[in-house]
Amino acid sequence: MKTPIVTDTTLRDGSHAVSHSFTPEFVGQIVNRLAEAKVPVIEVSHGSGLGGSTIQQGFSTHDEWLLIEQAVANKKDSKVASLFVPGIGTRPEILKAAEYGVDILRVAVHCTEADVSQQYFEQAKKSGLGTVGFLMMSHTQPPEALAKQAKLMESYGADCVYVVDSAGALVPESVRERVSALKDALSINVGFHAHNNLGLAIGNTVAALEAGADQIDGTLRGLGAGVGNAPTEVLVAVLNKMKIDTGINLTILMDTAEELVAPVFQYPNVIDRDNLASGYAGVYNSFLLHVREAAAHFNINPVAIIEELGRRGAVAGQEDWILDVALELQQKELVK
Ligand SMILES: C[C@H](O)CC(=O)C(=O)O
Ligand SMILES: [Mn+2]
Repeated sequence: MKTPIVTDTTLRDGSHAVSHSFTPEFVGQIVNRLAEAKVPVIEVSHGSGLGGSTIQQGFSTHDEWLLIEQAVANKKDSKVASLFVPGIGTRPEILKAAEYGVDILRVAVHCTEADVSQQYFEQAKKSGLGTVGFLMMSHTQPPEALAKQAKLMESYGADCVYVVDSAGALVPESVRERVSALKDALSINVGFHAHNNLGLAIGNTVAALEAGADQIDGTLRGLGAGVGNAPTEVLVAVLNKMKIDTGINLTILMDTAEELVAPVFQYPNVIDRDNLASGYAGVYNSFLLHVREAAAHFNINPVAIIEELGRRGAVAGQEDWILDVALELQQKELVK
């Protein structure tokens, strides 16, 4: 099995888990350590991508451009990526990212909406950026439908397209099917991004590699939206055991996870009732903190909100549904 390109997204997916409170100093420290460990790509931006600091997505405590500045200043031989979600980010953010020294733009859309990404891939290419396409909530579409969407992104200029398990709802077989479908359809790289709601983030990532994935994601200590992602340090340890030499220094990853990342957790990333319910219902991990807030406010069981959001097929950008559902559930309770 070939050596995959590892992207650490602690400072982007992890941003959701710390309510977008990373400081420039912390970002500089983490990027410095990850670069020293020879992690090829390090993703830094608001959890919902460039320009994500909004009332709907959650305000950042620090201007993300100060975080990106620190990331670029400390990247050494690694590349810095930023996420971009059409409708949240706009073209000026892409120009600014290139000016700041960002190397790769990761354009994330719901997995049936690749067509809205065309102008952003074109702008990113014009700005000299590498490009990755993120097909979010990939569990909601069958492999052949995902492959069609990925082909569109390839035609727009994507250098790689990811199967993104945003809800942590996939199992190894369904990961293999999706990654294989993209590998058969594309002449560019294929990636996989896991969440751990069913305890399968590492297993699913190995399944993706067995199906030919070229790029994979992780976060230190698994710090990420909801229950979090495949821990980068565990991924590297498993790949070493599988005799796949990533060239990444495992000791630096373990120390950084233990000494710098563990202390910033706002809640333990255990597969508790809400996180399991979320993965089981196929609900977007970055909804979790908003669901918990609404559940507390309306005195509703968060699982009831999660299950209704799953029934309605809520996707990224529909965080406003959370309050609607909570209010409806409360009113139902009141009329009982
Ligand atoms: C914007 C999302 O947080 C992207 C992602 O990491 C996912 O869908 O998972
Ligand atoms: Mn994610």
